[in-house]
Parts: sequence; C-alpha cells; structure tokens
Amino acid sequence: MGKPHAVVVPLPAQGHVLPLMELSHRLVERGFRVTLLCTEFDHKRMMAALRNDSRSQSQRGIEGICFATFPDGLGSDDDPRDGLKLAEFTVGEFKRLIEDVLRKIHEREEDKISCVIADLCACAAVSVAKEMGVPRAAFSTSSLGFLAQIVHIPKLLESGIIDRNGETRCQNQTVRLSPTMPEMSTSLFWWSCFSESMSRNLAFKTALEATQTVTHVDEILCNSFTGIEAPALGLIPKAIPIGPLLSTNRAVSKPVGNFWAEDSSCLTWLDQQQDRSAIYVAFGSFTVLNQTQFQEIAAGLEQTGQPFLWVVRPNLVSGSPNVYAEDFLNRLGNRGKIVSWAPQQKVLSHRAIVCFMSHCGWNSTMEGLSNGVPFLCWPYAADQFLNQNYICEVWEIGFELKPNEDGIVKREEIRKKTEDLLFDEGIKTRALKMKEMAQETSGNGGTSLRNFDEFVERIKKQLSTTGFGD
Ligand SMILES: O=c1ccn([C@@H]2O[C@H](COP(=O)(O)OP(=O)(O)O[C@H]3O[C@H](CO)[C@@H](O)[C@H](O)[C@H]3O)[C@@H](O)[C@H]2O)c(=O)[nH]1
Repeated sequence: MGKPHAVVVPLPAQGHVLPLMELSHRLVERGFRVTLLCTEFDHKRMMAALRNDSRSQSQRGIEGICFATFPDGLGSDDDPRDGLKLAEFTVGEFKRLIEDVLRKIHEREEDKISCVIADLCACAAVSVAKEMGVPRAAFSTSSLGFLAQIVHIPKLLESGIIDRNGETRCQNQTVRLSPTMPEMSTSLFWWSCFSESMSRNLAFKTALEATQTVTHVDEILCNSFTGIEAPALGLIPKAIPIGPLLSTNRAVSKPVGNFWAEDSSCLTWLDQQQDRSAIYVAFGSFTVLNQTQFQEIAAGLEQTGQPFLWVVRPNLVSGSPNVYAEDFLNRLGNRGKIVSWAPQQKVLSHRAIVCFMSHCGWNSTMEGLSNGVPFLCWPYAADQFLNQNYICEVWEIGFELKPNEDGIVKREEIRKKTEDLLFDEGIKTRALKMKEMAQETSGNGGTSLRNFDEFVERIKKQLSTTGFGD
C-alpha cells in the first residue's frame, strides 16, 4: 500500500485555511499524502501570494500538499468578499460542490481517499465521507468554548433559552453550560454576535449543521490545548486538543496558505525597535473599519507615543481609498509602519513586540497567547467576543477597548488602555506563563503533540486493518 491519502477540507476563509494548511503539513511530515480542497478563487489568491516565494513548487501543489479546487460561485474578482455572501455560499452551494469533488477523487483508483479531515462547519464533507465508508474526523478552528456551545444547541433549544432561529428570549441572560463552566452571557453565543439578524440566522444555521457534523464523527481535532480550556474540554468527550497549531513551531518554514503576500519589511523595521516597545495592530482577514474608526485608531496610536506596526489590508477600510493613512504616516516618520499583510506569527514572536491590538479571532488569540504577548481587545463579530472574554476575564492577559455609544473606540480609550496595559506587571507575568504552557504542550512529551501523534496512529491502524475505509 502507498502513502495514506488524507483529504483536508477547510471553509473558504483565511482564518480556516491557515490552521488546516498547518495540519496538512503535519500530516505530510507523518507520511501522508494530502489533498487540500479549496475554491478556485482562494487557490488563485494563495498562488499569487506565493508567486515570489521560491519554495512554492508548482501551481498544483505546495511541499507535498496537492490542491483540488471547485468554483465558488461568488464571481471572479469579488474582493473584498462580502461576509454575508460567503456565509450563504457555505450553507448552500458549497455542500453540493464538496460532495461532487470528494466523490470524483475517491473514484480514481490512484487517489482513493484514506481519511477526510473536515472543518467542523463543512458538514457535507463529513456526511459524504460517512456514506463512502471513509474514516473521518472534524476540525474546529475555534475555541473549545465555541465547540461547547455547538454541542449544547439541542439542550439550549429544549430548555427554551434560544428559539428555532437561535434568538435568545431574554436579553442579558446568563447560562452555565455545565457546573464546571463559568457563567456565560447568552450574548456570547457565537451566532448572537452578529449585528444584523440575517447574519445571525445564517450563523445559527451553520451552527445547527455543525451539531450534525459532531454526530457523524468520533473525533474532533481542536486548535486549543488542555491547560487553557480544561472546563470546556470536559464537556466534549470527542474533542482532541492539538493546538496551538503554529507554523513557527517547525524547524523548516513552509508556506502557510496566505491569501495576501506577506510584507517581510516589517521584520526589518522591528529589528530597529527596542525590546518590548512596539504595538502590533491587526484585525485578521474579515474585519472592516469605517473611516471614523480607522482615524480614531490612528490618532490613538499616535497618542500612545509607542512605535507601532499596523496591518492595513487592502479591504480593511470601507468607503473611499484612504488618503488619511499616507498623511498620518508621513507625520509619524519611522515611528509607525503599515503593511498590507504581515508574517504575523513571526511578528508576534519578535522581541520588539510589547502588545497586540487584536479583533480576537481564535488564530490570533492562540498566536498572541503562545508568544506571551498581552492583548488590547476589539472584537468585531462571531466567536471574537467569547475569545475576548477568555483573554480579559478568564486568563487575565489583556484589556478590552470599550466602544462609545456610537460603537467607536475613541483615541483616548486607546491611549489610556495601552498605558494601563504596559504598566501592568500582573498581566505581563500571566502572559509569559501562557507562553510557557503553550510551549510545553506542543513540545516533546506535551499533551497536544501526543494527542496528534496518537490520532495519526489510530488512523493508520484503522487503514492497515480495514484497507481504505471502514
Ligand atoms: O497580516 C496578517 C494578519 C493576519 N494573519 C493571519 O491570519 C489569521 C487570521 O485569523 P483569525 O485571527 O482567527 O481572524 P479571522 O481571519 O477573522 O478568522 C475567522 O476565523 C476564526 C477561526 O475560526 C474565527 O475565530 C474568527 O472570528 C473569524 O473571523 C491568523 O492566523 C494570522 O496569523 C497574517 O498572517 N498576517
């Protein structure tokens, strides 16, 4: 028998492709051949981002990982992508396309699939794998706390805490998912954290489908680790924490699956800054700021008096192209650096970084935490509010940036919270402790590394006893 063939299925979004690409590299290192399914649009973007990178081997593959692509039906150059359209696509057409491409791959004798590892929200991939009798596992790109919410949806419905659309009956209600979990406001339910009801309903639909995925798999790999989320882990017997999935943990660097080209000049800029002096500002791949918010952040950064590195994606600011940014940078000279996409993990591990102003996407949360970097939190949507709650209330390694009544985080708030954060020795100590825990769990003998190796062994054993499939 040749190498086992794993098919990895992320949702078509940057925050999902990145951790699943890292998982794919790890499978390749353990003797698997990997096919990563992605949309033509995302594949094109990844290849364009890699174009100047001599490590990229061909348009078809990256270092042992092949791509299988499918159209995403969202138009050819529809960038910035509309989050709502993407959500509609993932609960609709995405399923049929995934099913189609999986069946086609499996029909080819030389490509027969040994196992499918699919994003928790790519439920079609899991049910097709089940029908084909192929071993399968789900992968959660968010926290175990998020997963606990998904698993508890049936109980939340049964007890009337949420209705069939996921809407909560009372505002400001708190629930306790189990006696060992802290009380949680229902406003932190993932699907509740979207401001428009249409987005909320779509998010709930995705969450409901994810509860189905959970019933079709025996194992859910998670980008988290026991030390930081033990109570939530206790609620989900199928969860296997294998995080933090960081590309910087590997000795040889490999392409990470960026949709935008990394601008490494920011690392040279960081080399010129003093130890623990620079604020890193990045809001992931989805957040959109209005002009007012953009200008308040800029003015707030200016007022802190600290050097800063800010990721301003081409589609970060809504409305007219930003002339303000240029003027602002000219005024600040070398004290500020703006790039359109940074090698974030390398940035966060740089000695010059003192704190991370973040939207609290789960990948960013894990990356900041694993590098012992304290946070200034400005969540935008989805699970980010829950992640902020972890950062500020549970782990106590950051402060919330509170928006005013118009939803804007003002410059004074940024200056004040940055000052408070930089002088807080407790936060600094706890953040460094988190870094130690993250290193321990991913190092030799660490729980996350062991969990992943044991998972791989189980898959291989299943294959050697049953051939390709159940
Ligand atoms: O300049 C940059 C900016 C970001 N990143 C990377 O992009 C990823 C961003 O992921 P994340 O922080 O999770 O943010 P989103 O892109 O917003 O992620 C989506 O997916 C996450 C995982 O499911 C959710 O937690 C978020 O709420 C959701 O918005 C991280 O790995 C970053 O390292 C870079 O490499 N360079």
